[in-house]
Amino acid sequence: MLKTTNLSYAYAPGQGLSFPDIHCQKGEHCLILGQSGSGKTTLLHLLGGLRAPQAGEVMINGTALSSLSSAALDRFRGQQIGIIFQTAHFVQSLTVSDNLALAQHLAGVRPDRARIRNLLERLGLGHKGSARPQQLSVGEKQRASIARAIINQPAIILADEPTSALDDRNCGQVLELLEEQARAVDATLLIVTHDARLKGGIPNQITIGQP
Ligand SMILES: Nc1ncnc2c1ncn2[C@@H]1O[C@H](COP(=O)(O)OP(=O)(O)OP(=O)(O)O)[C@@H](O)[C@H]1O
Repeated sequence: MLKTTNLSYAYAPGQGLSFPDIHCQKGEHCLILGQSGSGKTTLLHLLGGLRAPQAGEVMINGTALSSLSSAALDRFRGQQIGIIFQTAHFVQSLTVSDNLALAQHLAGVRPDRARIRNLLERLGLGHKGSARPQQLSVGEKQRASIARAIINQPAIILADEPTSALDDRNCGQVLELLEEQARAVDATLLIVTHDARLKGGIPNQITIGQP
């Protein structure tokens, strides 16, 4: 389902990052652990096709990301991959609901207002559909990010440090929410983090950045 081989990336000559191979089955939940600076965000960007690796390959659902043109990759990402970034990026001039409709539109899917309403309700944001992103609390923004990541029922959900800024109670809740939402759409869930609190929650773990 998600498979990488010999992935490496370099921001500058001589400063290459190499990653262990990852193999995550359909519906499986995996944790990628690594210290600050070990390359977690870089790896997540490679998995999501936001950066092209210097070497190696990312295969998602049998498709090699390197085989796609830039336009096809954008479409593929919109339909198959939901990404929860470390910091949420919403279009601030649009409502929460319209941000989700935009995610559907960009994936080539006709905006489905009933699905958007339903999803926001499931995530406890039913009353926030008409709010602007900047009117949401940190926790609400995070749930809105999760909603946007799963609106197109992606095959794979990638989350970058979703809990590192949260206290223990909210950390547990967000992990539960991510796992529940991934199960609801039978998606593979991959979380990159340095948050040791998640170690007990997801048994499937890969550590990066170790010599
Ligand atoms: N845009 C960039 N240009 C140059 N170097 C970068 C860039 N982004 C990251 N790096 C370097 O690449 C390495 C990996 O960075 P990355 O952000 O992937 O690590 P991380 O494990 O996600 O870190 P953190 O947990 O602190 O967010 C670091 O040494 C970082 O300084």
